[in-house]
Amino acid sequence: MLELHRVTRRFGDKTAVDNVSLVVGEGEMVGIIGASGAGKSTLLRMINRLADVSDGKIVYSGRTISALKGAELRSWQRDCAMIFQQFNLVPRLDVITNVMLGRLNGRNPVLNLLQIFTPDEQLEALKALERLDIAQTAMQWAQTLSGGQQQRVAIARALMQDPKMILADEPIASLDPRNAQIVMDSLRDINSEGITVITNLHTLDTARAYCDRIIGMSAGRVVFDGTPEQLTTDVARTIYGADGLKEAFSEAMTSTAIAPLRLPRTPTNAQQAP
Ligand SMILES: Nc1ncnc2c1ncn2[C@@H]1O[C@H](COP(=O)(O)OP(=O)(O)OP(=O)(O)O)[C@@H](O)[C@H]1O
Repeated sequence: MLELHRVTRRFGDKTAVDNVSLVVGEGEMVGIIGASGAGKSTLLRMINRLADVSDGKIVYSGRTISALKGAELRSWQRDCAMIFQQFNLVPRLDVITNVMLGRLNGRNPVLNLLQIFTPDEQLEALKALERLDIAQTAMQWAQTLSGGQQQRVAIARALMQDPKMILADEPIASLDPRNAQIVMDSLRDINSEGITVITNLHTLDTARAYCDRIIGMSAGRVVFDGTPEQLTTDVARTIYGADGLKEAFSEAMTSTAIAPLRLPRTPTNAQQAP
């Protein structure tokens, strides 16, 4: 279980995340929505420890992860893999090596430098690519792939970390509707196997279609935490403001406008928000 206790992050005078308290259970699929600048990325980055908290604490399974250092911090960052809008692959490396780099954290640095991977690691990387349905691209340079394929490689790389949790920061913001759907279906699929997924999303329709629980942020604060059904237009207005609401809905037309392929719910991922 992930717990955020009165977490705040300030940048100078600016409070990006303001006194946020949350509990996320194992196996939940949570969407975080909000207008640009609401604090969504900063929140995810603090969970992964790419950013430090200014106040408050973050606890996972009884461990205060906001205070971890050194090897313990690296181990936590393996447990909670991060996926970004811009994929963050190495463009002139083949896909399978990009995926195996998911293992970097915790391997012998000399082997990493020489890019020497064991047959087991190669097999595991291929399996991860197969799971994302892109094994046929294994030997191509990452930069030759479409955006949607690159994001699937990034997800395969995250899986190589054998994570307990995947944090996705606007994973479909750069993708066309078809690829956005494929990437969201992949995240959903992974979640159905028990991995907690917390994803920032710009658009309401995607959050509604794919997440069991939606958290709405505005000006650094959590202003909504509930099910898709509870996310009424009035609530959306509180999250986005009257002007932003129009944008949130119209942007939806360019995100996952294609109907998602809903997977059957499993006991692990069918949890409701507390
Ligand atoms: N490194 C930083 N230095 C200064 N200010 C920052 C930094 N990172 C974020 N901020 C500020 O904190 C606020 C929240 O930013 P954040 O990126 O978390 O919002 P967001 O909801 O993810 O927005 P977007 O959807 O545009 O990515 C913004 O006002 C932003 O300018």
